[in-house]
Amino acid sequence: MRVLILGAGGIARGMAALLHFGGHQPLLWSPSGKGVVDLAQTDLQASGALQARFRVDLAYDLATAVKAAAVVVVALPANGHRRVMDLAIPHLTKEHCVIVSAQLSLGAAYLRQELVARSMDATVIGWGTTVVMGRQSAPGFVQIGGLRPAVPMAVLPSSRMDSALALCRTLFGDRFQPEPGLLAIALGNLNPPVHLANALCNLTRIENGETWFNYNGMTKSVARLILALDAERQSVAQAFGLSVRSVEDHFRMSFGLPDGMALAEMAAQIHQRRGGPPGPVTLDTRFITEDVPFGIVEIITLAAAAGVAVPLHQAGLALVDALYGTKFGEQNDLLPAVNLAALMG
Ligand SMILES: NC(=O)C1=CN([C@@H]2O[C@H](COP(=O)(O)OP(=O)(O)OC[C@H]3O[C@@H](n4cnc5c(N)ncnc54)[C@H](OP(=O)(O)O)[C@@H]3O)[C@@H](O)[C@H]2O)C=CC1
Ligand SMILES: CC(C)(CO)C(=O)C(=O)O
Repeated sequence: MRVLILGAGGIARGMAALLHFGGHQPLLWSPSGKGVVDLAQTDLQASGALQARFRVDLAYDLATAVKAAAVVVVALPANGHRRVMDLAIPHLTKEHCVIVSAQLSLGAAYLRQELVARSMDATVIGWGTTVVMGRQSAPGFVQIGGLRPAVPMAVLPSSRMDSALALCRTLFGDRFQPEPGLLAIALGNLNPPVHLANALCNLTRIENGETWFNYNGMTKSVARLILALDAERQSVAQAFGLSVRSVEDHFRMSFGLPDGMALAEMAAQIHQRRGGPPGPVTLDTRFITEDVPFGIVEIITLAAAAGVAVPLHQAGLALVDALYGTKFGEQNDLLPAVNLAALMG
């Protein structure tokens, strides 16, 4: 099947390799064009959990590319979701299925809402995390850190779950878990609390450009902070009558670890097994610049709607605002445009 991937970074490349491996035809599109300059000259080489070397098809004209594909995947940081969705919307038809990988700030709801407003009935799928973990390691390369055995998903409209599930399985393997709705996906994305805690506690390493490793940075005290943030996230989910998986379950399921291990122990074991990925080496890292405005702010917004206090999330936001000298909350261009009341009703 022809699958258009909007994005050209670690996840887009990793998904392209997975699709190629499964006999499908990925097509990569970079919003600025810069993300695919290397791939115009050379094969895409995947190493790590999945090994492949092939010439990947590149798209330069979005309208033609959307027309050529039955499935479109949004695989770039949430900072670009609204802009890229707005560019794709005029070219989508009711035959298309769009996957948001991974959803933050109810981006799938934004897309479906804009499509419906234009009487366009395309299906929209929101994933709670990615199928692959990966980094663009060098020009032409992607280092795949792992394939997740479990990926939560929700569909709009929800009546299309069976066909959406079958499609996701055909393309990416038998790893998808249906969730009751998009709010469960929103509150089930674990990147924001994990990345906020890890980046905040390792900020001078990041700012000084030191070499450090993501899971080695998750020491016992960082793990305690992650768990405290996680307790707040779970209480927001509970207020909506949802049960979302804990951060420990997320680690267990993402990395195939046994039950009963403490979070810091899991992080230490992942580090021992894999080493990478490296921790961020510049303040301009999506661990903050994406996960705070589109993840932490999303949890704070949903908590306010549910009447639940999330003091640690508020404190985290205030701290990074002060550290960066900015107002991250103002950077979220999705939540103000989403009809939250409709989703909660
Ligand atoms: N990598 C991982 O292991 C994991 C990633 N995720 C999530 O998956 C998503 C993709 O991650 P990943 O591929 O690693 O990210 P990357 O930073 O590698 O993505 C780079 C791609 O995103 C595009 N992009 C970045 N910012 C913007 C923007 N503001 N507007 C438009 N396009 C933009 C770039 O465009 P251009 O080509 O024009 O330069 C490029 O194509 C993110 O939401 C991330 O949080 C979640 C879990 C694991
Ligand atoms: C590093 C990893 C796999 C876990 O924090 C991740 O989620 C990311 O890169 O976004």
